[in-house]
Amino acid sequence: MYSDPVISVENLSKCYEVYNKPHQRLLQMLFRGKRKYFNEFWALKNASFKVRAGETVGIIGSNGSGKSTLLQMLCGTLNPSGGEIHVRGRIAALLELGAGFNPEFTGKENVYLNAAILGLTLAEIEAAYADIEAFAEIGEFIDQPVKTYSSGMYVRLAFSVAVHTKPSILVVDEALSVGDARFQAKCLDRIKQMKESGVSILFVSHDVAAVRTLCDRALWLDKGTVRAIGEVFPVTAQYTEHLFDRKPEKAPDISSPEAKPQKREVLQPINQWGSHIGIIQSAGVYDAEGVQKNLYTDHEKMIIKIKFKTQSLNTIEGLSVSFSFKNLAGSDLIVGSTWNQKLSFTADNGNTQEVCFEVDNYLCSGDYLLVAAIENRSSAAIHYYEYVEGAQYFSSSFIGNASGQFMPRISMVISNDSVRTGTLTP
Ligand SMILES: Nc1ncnc2c1ncn2[C@@H]1O[C@H](COP(=O)(O)OP(=O)(O)OP(=O)(O)O)[C@@H](O)[C@H]1O
Repeated sequence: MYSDPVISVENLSKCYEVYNKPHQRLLQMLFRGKRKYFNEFWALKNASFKVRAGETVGIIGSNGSGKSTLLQMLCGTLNPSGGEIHVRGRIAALLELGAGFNPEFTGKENVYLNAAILGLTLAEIEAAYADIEAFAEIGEFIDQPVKTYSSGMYVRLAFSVAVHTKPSILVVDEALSVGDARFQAKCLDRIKQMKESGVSILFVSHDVAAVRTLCDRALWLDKGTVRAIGEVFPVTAQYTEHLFDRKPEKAPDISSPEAKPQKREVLQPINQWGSHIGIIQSAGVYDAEGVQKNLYTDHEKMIIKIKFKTQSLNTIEGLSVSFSFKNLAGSDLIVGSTWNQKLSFTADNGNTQEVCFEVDNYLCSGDYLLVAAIENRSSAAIHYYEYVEGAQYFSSSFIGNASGQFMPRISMVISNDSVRTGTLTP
């Protein structure tokens, strides 16, 4: 695993000719070489990266950043304007709607056609056909022309073909988002199985949480250029920060003056954004005695304190203070917010206010980080005044065999005809 590259891309570029008026296209054909009637638009410029065998790389970027353009060139459905692509192994792609199927053919005919294009022999296709049909779950529509399919049915069949053709590289574009939630979960599960079996995967998604869960590395495309490639969490954090259109300012020291970190130093936040950076004065996790600690044991009380000043805000209507515990892959595990309790604030006139959340530690052994956020929720889209990801890092140490992610108290009962025993663990 992770040895030789299965995809190697060097200075890959795609330039589109953009005409302001339709007739300019005709003029360009007539006077090619003599005059230029178009503007150049670089959908991708000088992209270079490698994907190693068995690796899952998430591709993130805002709308129009060049993700689909890149994937189409990798899959050979679009010609590059420059650069080189080397692909080792069979690549199966689930690109956005429109790629792959002939609308006049039935689903079954398209399965045969598609699998043949992907390099399967007739015997291999026949052996796989029942599984492809069963996984797609489109019933009798399999014998109908694909042009009669809903977009969800189309994706079900396309995904099913892609994963049953034993590819060594799987490319999944945004297409999955068309399916319903159950099918999406089923597809993600299948992608995970393929990942475990050593298939290299390129996974395009706007869903940072999905990329963080699934991928080993992330590549961030911005306006056709590779802004960052590397470990998932830092790259997705930079991308998220960019989405909120805030330059990463130097993080203020948000560990409170009374903080006495134990065992490990307090790290700088990994990510920080918002329209009013600096309104959070301090944020940390404390024990029942009020000591800020970096290690919590089984079911120990944890008090999350967030101190802030709202003086710089025009309004405190809709103000909400929230915290989250995330794992190091960046997934929210526990989220608490004053908004849930409908708590409202008074103007602080420059005084520091504090919100304390109290929770018992149910986190299994591992490393975690605290997110502190001050938001305005008065409209449908949350506006972040300040969001600090990594306000504190801490560990949980569970004595006993705790597996899974959480270890709440679980009552158990064993019964048979004559005996009934109950207990509370741990
Ligand atoms: N045939 C074309 N002619 C001109 N411009 C094009 C063409 N196809 C794509 N583009 C432009 O190239 C840029 C990159 O498009 P692309 O579809 O790769 O973005 P994307 O990151 O996949 O976006 P999204 O997340 O919205 O799917 C966009 O600005 C798009 O308008």
